[in-house]
Amino acid sequence: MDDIVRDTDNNPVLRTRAAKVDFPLSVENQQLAQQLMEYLENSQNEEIAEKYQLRAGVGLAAPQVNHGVRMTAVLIPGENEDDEPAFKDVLVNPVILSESVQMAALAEGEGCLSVDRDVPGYVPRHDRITLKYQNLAGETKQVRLKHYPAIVVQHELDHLIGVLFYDHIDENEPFNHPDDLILLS
Ligand SMILES: O=C(O)C[C@@H](Cc1ccccc1)[C@H](O)SCc1ccccc1
Ligand code: NI
Repeated sequence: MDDIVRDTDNNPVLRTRAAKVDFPLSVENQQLAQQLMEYLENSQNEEIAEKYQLRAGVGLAAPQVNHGVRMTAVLIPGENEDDEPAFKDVLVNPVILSESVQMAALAEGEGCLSVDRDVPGYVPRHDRITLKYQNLAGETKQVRLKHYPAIVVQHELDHLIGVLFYDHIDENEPFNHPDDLILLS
C-alpha cells in the first residue's frame, strides 16, 4: 500500500475535490480499488497489521493515497469475529441522495489515517443517509445506512471533497452538542 498522505504533508490532494471516475475503469483505477480494500483487510488482520505496523481502518479514500479520484473503500466488520462484514464495498462516484435531520456523533470522537494526532471533540453527522454509488462492475447501487456505517461513509465522502473530520469540530467547545445529538458508542 503506497504511503498514506498526512494532513501535515505539504500535499494539496487532501484538500482538493476529487475527480469523477470514468467507466470502464482504467487498469490504474482497478488496481487502486484493489489496493484500497487490501489495505483495510490487512489493517484489520491482527498479525498482518502488527507485522507491517498498519493502523486499523474501516475506510480509506483514494485522495489519502494521493489519487484525486472519487473512489473509497469501506470495510466495516460484523459484530463478531466470524460474522460477515456489516458493510464491504468500493464506492465509485458516491453521492448522498438524502440525509436525516437527526444528527449523530461517535461518543469517542473520530480519528483519521491521514491525521497522526488526537483531535478530541464530537463530529456531528447525519444519523441516516441514502447513498448512491457505482461498484467496480459499474453497477449503480443505492443503500440506506444508519448509525456507525452512516458515520463512516460520511467521513470517507468528506475526503472526496477535501474535508477532514476535525473541520466539523467546534474548536471553542469541542464537546458541545445539541440535546438531540445521538452519541454512538
Ligand atoms: O481515515 C480514514 O478515512 C479511515 C478512518 C475512518 C473513520 C474514522 C472515524 C470515524 C469514522 C470513520 C479510520 O477507520 S480511523 C481508525 C478506526 C479504525 C477502526 C474503527 C474506527 C476507526
Ligand atoms: Ni479519514
